Amino acid sequence: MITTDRMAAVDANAAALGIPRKQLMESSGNAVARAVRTVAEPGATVALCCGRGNNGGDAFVAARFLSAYDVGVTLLGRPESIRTDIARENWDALAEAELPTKTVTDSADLSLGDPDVVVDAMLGSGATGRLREPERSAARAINANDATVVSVDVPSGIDADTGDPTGAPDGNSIGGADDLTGAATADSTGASGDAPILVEADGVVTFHDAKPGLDALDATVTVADIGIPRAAERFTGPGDLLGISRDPNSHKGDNGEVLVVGGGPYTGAPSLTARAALRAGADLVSVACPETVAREIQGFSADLIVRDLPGDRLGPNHLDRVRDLAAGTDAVVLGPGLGDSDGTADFVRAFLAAYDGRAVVDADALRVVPEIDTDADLICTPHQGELVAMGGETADDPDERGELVRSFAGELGHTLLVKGAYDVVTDGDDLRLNRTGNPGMTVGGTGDVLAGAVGALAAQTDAFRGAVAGAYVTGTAGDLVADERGYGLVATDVIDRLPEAMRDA
Ligand SMILES: NC(=O)C1=CN([C@@H]2O[C@H](COP(=O)(O)OP(=O)(O)OC[C@H]3O[C@@H](n4cnc5c(N)ncnc54)[C@H](O)[C@@H]3O)[C@@H](O)[C@H]2O)[C@@H](O)CC1
Ligand SMILES: [K+]
Repeated sequence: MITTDRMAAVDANAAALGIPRKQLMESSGNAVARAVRTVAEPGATVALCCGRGNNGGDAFVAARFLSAYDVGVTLLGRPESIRTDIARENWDALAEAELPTKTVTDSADLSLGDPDVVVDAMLGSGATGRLREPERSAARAINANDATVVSVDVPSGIDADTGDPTGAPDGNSIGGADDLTGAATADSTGASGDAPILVEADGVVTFHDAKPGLDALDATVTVADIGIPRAAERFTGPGDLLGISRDPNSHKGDNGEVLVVGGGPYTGAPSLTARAALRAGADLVSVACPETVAREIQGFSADLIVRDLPGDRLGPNHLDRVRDLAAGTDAVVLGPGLGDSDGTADFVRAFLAAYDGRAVVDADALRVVPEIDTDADLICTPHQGELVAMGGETADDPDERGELVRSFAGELGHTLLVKGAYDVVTDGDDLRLNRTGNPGMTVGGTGDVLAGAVGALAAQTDAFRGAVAGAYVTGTAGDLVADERGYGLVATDVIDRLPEAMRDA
């Protein structure tokens, strides 16, 4: 089962693996043609009713695979309004191949005739809101026709995630709404009101994986393999950055406020974490650290807000102040450069026990996690040694390690990002491997960079997606550096390349 958002991510990851969308469209169209062959004998008439998005594109391809049939391709809209290059290229190919095509811009001109099969390729996963014209009238005409209806990906007008009509308020499921086919309102007065309409399909050919919204349909649903390799789901990729793009009208602070709690014995680590959080897109990043190191951390970067706390180590006496600072932020990164003094461990324990926000936990703060009961949403970023010290298990084979980490994350009730040549990211349920990065990143400080990037991204999305995206972009930035500097790479280089690694976001 796959949601629309995840499908879009997997599709982008497949493209990054060298399987472009046009290639997937070719497989999809082929699968649609196969579905038609199962419902009609060669020579039958097939009317393909196509929208202007890639759902229509799939049907343009299908028409080429149906040479044994009497096909007619109808585009709803002008050819210039076809939205994507790949759909337009497949449309143009139909004309060049002298296959019968026609365009309908006014729904009054739509006549389906008396086909044996209608292919509904008006709208797929890109549909928003209730069906508009001419798709609306076309859906009514399709439902009123006697032909066998085969829908491409999803019946047009259905939300693939919920099964509700697109644009319906929550909870308006198709189960109780039998007037949605439009049959009752398809009268000559056109008095359809504003009722949602959707195509009533006999068969649906959906791609790659089943969709939650197709479960309750009274139609034969076929899942077609369109050649998306398992790696597109198993590994992180640029698709995991989709949805992290920012609203053009956003204000300062809307795109993440991060508090780094660290420093004491060390100054470099919290500074790297904080600067990585800024380069990964956080709007405001502050560092809460002992006063003895505050000036030095500030000296590394004028972009940081430094909050100094009395003394030279963090301890339980700082709890109130750090809680106040954390309360106003979207994510806390706890651990970089904190050291392992007893007082600091007591501080971490007490802070996490009472915290209910989102936090990345790294370095010396990690060992406290298995002992505490907390409502906080944690992302723990251990390397394999730290994982074992926390009570987790590891294995050489990445998939085997993934399963061990998944069950440990489930026990902890938190997200784990276990660092390695293949990072494992899991919330106990979902699991991804990240293979970006290179051996040059074993240099000191890259773990601090990762924690900062994850903090910034978790501040803008959720814990699991932040961890997945953070692992992917930090490794990608490291790979960009290694291309130029080989194993002379240092952690600050990686920070500088984060924006480039994130350009797909
Ligand atoms: N991996 C994938 O995601 C693949 C997707 N493919 C196909 O691509 C489809 C998604 O393509 P698109 O994202 O282009 O989306 P659609 O083909 O669903 O079309 C979206 C367009 O339709 C119009 N539209 C949206 N809502 C409407 C409404 N309520 N009434 C009338 N018009 C409306 C808008 O112009 C919008 O841009 C999938 O359903 C599938 O058929 C396949 O080609 C191959 C692989
Ligand atoms: K469709």
